Amino acid sequence: MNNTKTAQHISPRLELINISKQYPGCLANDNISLSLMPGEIHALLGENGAGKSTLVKTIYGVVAPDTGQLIWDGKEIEIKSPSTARELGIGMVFQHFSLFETLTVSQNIELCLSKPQLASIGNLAEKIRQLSQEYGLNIDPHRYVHSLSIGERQRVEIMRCLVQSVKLLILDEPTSVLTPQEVSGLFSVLRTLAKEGCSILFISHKLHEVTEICEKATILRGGKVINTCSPADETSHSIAKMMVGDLAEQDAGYSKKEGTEVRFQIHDLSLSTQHPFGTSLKHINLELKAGEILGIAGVAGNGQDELMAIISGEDSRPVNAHLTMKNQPIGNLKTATRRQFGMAYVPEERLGRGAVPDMSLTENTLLTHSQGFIKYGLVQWKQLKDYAKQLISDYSVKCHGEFSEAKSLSGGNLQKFIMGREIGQRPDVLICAHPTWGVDVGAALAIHQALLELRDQGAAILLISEDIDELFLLADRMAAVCDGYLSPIVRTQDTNIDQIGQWMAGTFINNQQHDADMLQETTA
Ligand SMILES: Nc1ncnc2c1ncn2[C@@H]1O[C@H](COP(=O)(O)OP(=O)(O)OP(=O)(O)O)[C@@H](O)[C@H]1O
Repeated sequence: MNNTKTAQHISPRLELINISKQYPGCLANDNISLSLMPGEIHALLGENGAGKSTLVKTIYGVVAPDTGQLIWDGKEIEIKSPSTARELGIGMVFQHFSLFETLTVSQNIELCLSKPQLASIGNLAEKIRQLSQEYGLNIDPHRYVHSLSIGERQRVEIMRCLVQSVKLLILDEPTSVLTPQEVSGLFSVLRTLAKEGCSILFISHKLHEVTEICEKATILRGGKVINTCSPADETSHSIAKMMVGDLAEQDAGYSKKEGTEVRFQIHDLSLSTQHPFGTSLKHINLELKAGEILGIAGVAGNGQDELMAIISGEDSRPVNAHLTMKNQPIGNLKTATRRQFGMAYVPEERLGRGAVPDMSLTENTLLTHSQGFIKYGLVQWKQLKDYAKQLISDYSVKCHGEFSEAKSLSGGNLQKFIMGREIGQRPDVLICAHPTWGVDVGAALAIHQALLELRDQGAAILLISEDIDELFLLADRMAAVCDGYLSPIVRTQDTNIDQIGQWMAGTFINNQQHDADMLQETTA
């Protein structure tokens, strides 16, 4: 971009004029107008269900708007599909990556290039190397995707946009899966791109990041633009207020508690992974006490999924002696029996494992509430519906009602519903992954308070998360996982981000033990 040009000579890269999109029973985008200049980093903000994803999907050609115009570099256009979007120079990095694990970086990128694009690039691996150096992405084109960390995978997604000479990059909550170091790496890539004239549209619920990197923000509420601002002139609190109207008190430092009796235990659990790119668990020992929140930090893919699966019983391999709850072995019990015994469970993947997409919220409530709603073998629909309605109101879930299908809810609203459903069982032991992933500030606060209230009533809560700030806020004791090992467990007030960060990188792992475990795995 030529910096000597004055603003009035530069025309917007993209203009949206009066975009509307109606879903059955819901006006997701209501006359939205927005303009993006070349080189501008622009945040799209709003509480859950405000219409952000619908709008960016319209720009990327996934959703067709009912009315409105899109003007690209001064010309009206229709973006009928993501491939049309990509040809124009619009790239999108989704929250859930879409890479093939068994292919290399280069092969994955090749898949989304057209023949003419490939021909003009020539040697793709070379191009990836060159761009990698230019933007400090540190990507090896020949690495297999399964061997990459989450942060590296995200950089591959960005690379996929760069090789197509991206002019507008859209990122949907790009930092929720990254470590603090990876976030600052991402921001420097975005700043470099912006300097070169690429426009960036950035959805995030982390307002301190928005004030750090974005020069403009558009705030949506109920599908409408309700404000635009310069985040640098605002605080996280003032932006949150624009998003949700009247804001409750912000999360303060909550008081830490000491747990009482041991409620749940894992004794020396080693378990080889059943997934080709999974992580085997190695010598896991932990004691979870009544009345405490134990936080487990870690970069995704270090054994968290395997740990969740074996604790909940989704991984049904018998590990009887290794798991105890309320002093009884539970490692051979089925998932439903563990639930009846007082365990509740919030998995990371909300659609598919946390809720059945095609079922209504009422039916989804019945799925995990094994007690109370069945009498003489019959479902008590009236009570069940009333209960689902109560959850919807208690957790401010935006939907059309208890009959809404789970898949019709925005990501954050479904997360609120699932959290409410599990907390509402008043479990003795709650195992939960990423409780506020994709949830807006107001709702995150409500979920934090519900978790603390549950703890104070004596529940034992295991919180597995990549969000270190949230773990420090909520957890009474903390540990980290790395390569299937669990670090020592310490009281939160006796540790700091630095130490937990080092444990996430595996500094606590004993090399001799590691070599012995590797040997055992390869000979098994
Ligand atoms: N396929 C669909 N069918 C019916 N309603 C839908 C559909 N997709 C989205 N909606 C509704 O449109 C509204 C806007 O949803 P959208 O996903 O755009 O919100 P969002 O701002 O991205 O929320 P979040 O921050 O939770 O991701 C929500 O009320 C949602 O329930």
